[in-house]
Amino acid sequence: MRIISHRTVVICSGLFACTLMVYLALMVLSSDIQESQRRYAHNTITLNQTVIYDSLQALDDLEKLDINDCSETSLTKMRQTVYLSSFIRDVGLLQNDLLVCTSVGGVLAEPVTLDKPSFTSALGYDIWLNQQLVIFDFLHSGVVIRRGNFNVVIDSSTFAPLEYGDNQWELVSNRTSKDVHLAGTQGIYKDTNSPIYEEVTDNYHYFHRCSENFDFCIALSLYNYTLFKNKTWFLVISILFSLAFGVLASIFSETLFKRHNSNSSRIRRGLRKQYFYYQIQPLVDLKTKRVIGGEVLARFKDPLGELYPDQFIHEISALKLSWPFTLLMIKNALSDLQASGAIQKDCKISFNIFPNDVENNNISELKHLPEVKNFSGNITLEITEDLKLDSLVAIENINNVIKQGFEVAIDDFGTGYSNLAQLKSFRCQYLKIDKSFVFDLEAGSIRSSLVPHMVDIAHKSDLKVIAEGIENIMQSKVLEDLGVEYGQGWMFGKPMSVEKFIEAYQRTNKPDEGSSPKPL
Ligand SMILES: Nc1nc2c(ncn2[C@@H]2O[C@H](COP(=O)(O)O[C@H]3[C@@H](O)[C@H](n4cnc5c(=O)[nH]c(N)nc54)O[C@@H]3COP(=O)(O)O)[C@@H](O)[C@H]2O)c(=O)[nH]1
Repeated sequence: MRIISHRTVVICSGLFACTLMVYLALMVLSSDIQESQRRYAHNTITLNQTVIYDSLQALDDLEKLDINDCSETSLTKMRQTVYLSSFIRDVGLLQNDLLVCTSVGGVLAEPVTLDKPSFTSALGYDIWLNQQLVIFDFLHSGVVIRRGNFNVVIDSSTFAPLEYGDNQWELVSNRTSKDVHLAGTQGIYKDTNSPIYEEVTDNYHYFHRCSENFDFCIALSLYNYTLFKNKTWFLVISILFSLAFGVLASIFSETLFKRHNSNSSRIRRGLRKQYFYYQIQPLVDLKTKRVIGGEVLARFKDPLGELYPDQFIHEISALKLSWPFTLLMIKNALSDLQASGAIQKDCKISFNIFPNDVENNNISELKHLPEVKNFSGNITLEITEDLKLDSLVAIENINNVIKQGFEVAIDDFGTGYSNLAQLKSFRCQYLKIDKSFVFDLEAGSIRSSLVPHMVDIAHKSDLKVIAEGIENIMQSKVLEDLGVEYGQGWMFGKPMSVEKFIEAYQRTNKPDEGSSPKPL
């Protein structure tokens, strides 16, 4: 499996977070535009409907007032209409399609013929847009609405957009099959046969809405590039914020990555996902050179690579995972060895036990394990040197497992708390001389001169001696001559797979080859 590099993950997560934030900022901006377009359109439709409704109401009322001429009474009534309306600026009376008088101008000197209306509504009124009208001597741009014998004049600005921001807009009448441009920028409105229509593309935001009661629509369109022009501050802040977020994401992913790749995380995962495995280092009878058993040693390999025992043993202890870890080693090794069918009654398989699991008596559980019950050989527990062997609880727990049939070896003897005087407290079977003493044998150091003394005391305490770290014949010979019973070391074999161990065990235990073992 290819492992993605640390740097790649950190850079990618930073870029991803930055892009995501820019995307979110654009989404926020886009939804803000859509929202404002909807609001603008709604306001326009509402206002225009109100104006037209008010105008039609005024025209209806005028019809009911029975005004047939341009008398002062009629003009007063027409003026009252102007006064009562919020939008109407002027009211005109028509006779035979000619405008004869208005509320502002009074009786016209010449009746005025009206042009063709801009459009005729289905609701029975005509409308003239953008008419240039003189009212009270002022020129106005007005919208004229006519129904029956009256027309009303409304300021064009009343219909003009309220507030459209950067949008381009168009007001159309959709009464006929062909839409009629009323105001704004011609060509904005898209005829979609839909009263409400929204479209967002890479280039623009478009929205139109048609009146439910009257026949006109307002269309709004905003080109996205105008945003970059007009909302530069927003975009700059968004980009700066996105960059900052990207950097934070990188730092966060780096922290996660480090945590994920830390030894403690790898160890926890390793226990769940079976990244731990074991190897067995042969234990040899120094006289006959037969393999009489082996020490089970843990190994670790996950997709990130290997960890060495020196890297994980202390960490396992610190994580308080020593017992599940030891159980895993014991169960796996014993079931594999038993499954091979090669293990004889006197085969000694040893396991390293954490001091903590001795002190809190986890070791008492071992006898209940099916793998232990079914195992046909001997199980030795190696109690590591950093256990305080003078602890009464530890001594009692060790003696209890010995009573249950396990053998116990004092490991790394000479390097830690353990000392010769304490040996008598135990009924253990083996003393394992630490490899550092064996390495020194050739040099004849003061340290190595302790070895005969250790062997002597061990034998006086009824313990058999195992020397570890034997790498050559000279060391093996010296130890054999000192009366050391068993040896372990690279000379006899490095830690190996269970298959190779079984093969070495069977080969050196064949009755005819036992006296001349081959190096492993
Ligand atoms: N509680 C547990 N401790 C464990 C377990 N598996 C290993 N360990 C302990 O980790 C320490 C390092 O172990 P490792 O790297 O496996 O080294 C062992 C041998 O490979 C090494 N050895 C054996 N012979 C030689 C030799 O000739 N030369 C040489 N340079 N090294 C040699 O010695 C280690 C065995 O030590 P010991 O256990 O003291 O017999 C080590 O302290 C292991 O105990 C585990 O499952 N549980």
